Amino acid sequence: MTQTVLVFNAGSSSLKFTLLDSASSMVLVEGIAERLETEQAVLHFKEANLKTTTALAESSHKAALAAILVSLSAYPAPVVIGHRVVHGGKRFSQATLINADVLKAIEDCIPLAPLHNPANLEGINAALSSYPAVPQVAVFDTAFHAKMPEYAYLYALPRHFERDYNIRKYGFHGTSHHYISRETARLTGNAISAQNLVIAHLGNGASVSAVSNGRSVDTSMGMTPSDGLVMGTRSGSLDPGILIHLMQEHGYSAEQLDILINKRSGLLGLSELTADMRELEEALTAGSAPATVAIEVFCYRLAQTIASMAIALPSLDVLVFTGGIGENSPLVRALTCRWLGLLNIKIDSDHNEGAARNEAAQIDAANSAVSVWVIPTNEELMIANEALALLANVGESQP
Ligand SMILES: Nc1ncnc2c1ncn2[C@@H]1O[C@H](COP(=O)(O)OP(=O)(O)O)[C@@H](O)[C@H]1O
Ligand SMILES: CC(=O)OP(=O)(O)O
Ligand SMILES: [Mg+2]
Repeated sequence: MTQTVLVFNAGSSSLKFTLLDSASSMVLVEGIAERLETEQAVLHFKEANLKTTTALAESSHKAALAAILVSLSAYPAPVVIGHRVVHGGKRFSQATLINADVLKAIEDCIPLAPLHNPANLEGINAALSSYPAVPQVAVFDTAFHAKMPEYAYLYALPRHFERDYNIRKYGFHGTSHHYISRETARLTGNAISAQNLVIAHLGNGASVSAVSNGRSVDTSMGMTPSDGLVMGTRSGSLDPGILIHLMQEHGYSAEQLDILINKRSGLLGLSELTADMRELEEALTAGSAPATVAIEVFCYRLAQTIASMAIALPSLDVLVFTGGIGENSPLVRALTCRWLGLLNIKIDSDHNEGAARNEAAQIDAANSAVSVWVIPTNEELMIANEALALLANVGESQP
């Protein structure tokens, strides 16, 4: 009988799941509940060539999980369940088998990732009650960045803040950055140990990381996933004085600042239209000035961040675009690379425009000093592999 592994990837407003064949990694069923917490919450389900979309009567993560678990009950129980967990704090530098103590530690990290860790925990708890006998594994976004050098992860605050309050850069999207660094080596034929790359993961949340010798040496997200790039609804890096000004002069509370920088800013705040890049591009094509400005700010900040990450590397061999925007937006790639002439990064417009959906493509121009690739990420496959590897280890260490 086919053995399977189930993966949950819970985001702030969506919940993805994938059931894979554990031997071949073939996807048997996958789906996504999206627009959660809104009136348009829906569940897309895909099995072989059959696709269904159903409206969710209740829009909470909990209701979505219940609907997903009911659909999955038609299949035999998986051998292991892997969960994306966004913040693992200082404690977790690799994937971990979930027990009560690990659950408590993930809960303790909620203040560091308030949009994400609660959704991750809901997924774990729902899976635990549906499959109490199946081992569950947490795969942390922070793990791949855990060995960044001190000069990259320290903030210039009093030194004891890191010791006493755990205030330091952790970095996120590590599962995606890790997967992409391996895929890049496979596609280019570079040895991982000799490869220096900058990866731009551009989804609803977005981050850029510098990877050398297969390790993350710096990344644009910080203590929380609010830092760095302009994102769908997040401001990314700000002058810290702005927050103090808003508190002192405009009466903002901590809670209002949290909502402002995480839910009302970024592409949504700049355009006052939408957080969704595809919709912004449509608005830009129709001549919308606010959409154009939002995309310009997004690409300028992205280029700035790519350049700043490049200095962490001994050389820059490859620049990779991934995530929903990175994989699907030739416009964003072109507007971003336009700023990167100083690094001699040049893309070929035909290759850029022609890059097919869901396929890797090399898009640099013949005279570019750096290879530029578009590579689809696959966090679910990485999580499945990490969960299976951990399961095999546990099996081996048992008498
Ligand atoms: N064809 C496209 N052109 C431009 N942007 C796109 C396209 N397809 C998806 N996107 C954008 O990708 C983003 C979502 O990325 P994704 O990686 O799926 O998000 P998440 O971080 O939730 O996993 C949205 O801004 C969406 O508009
Ligand atoms: C960490 C993070 O920002 O994740 P996502 O892109 O899924 O929101
Ligand atoms: Mg994502």
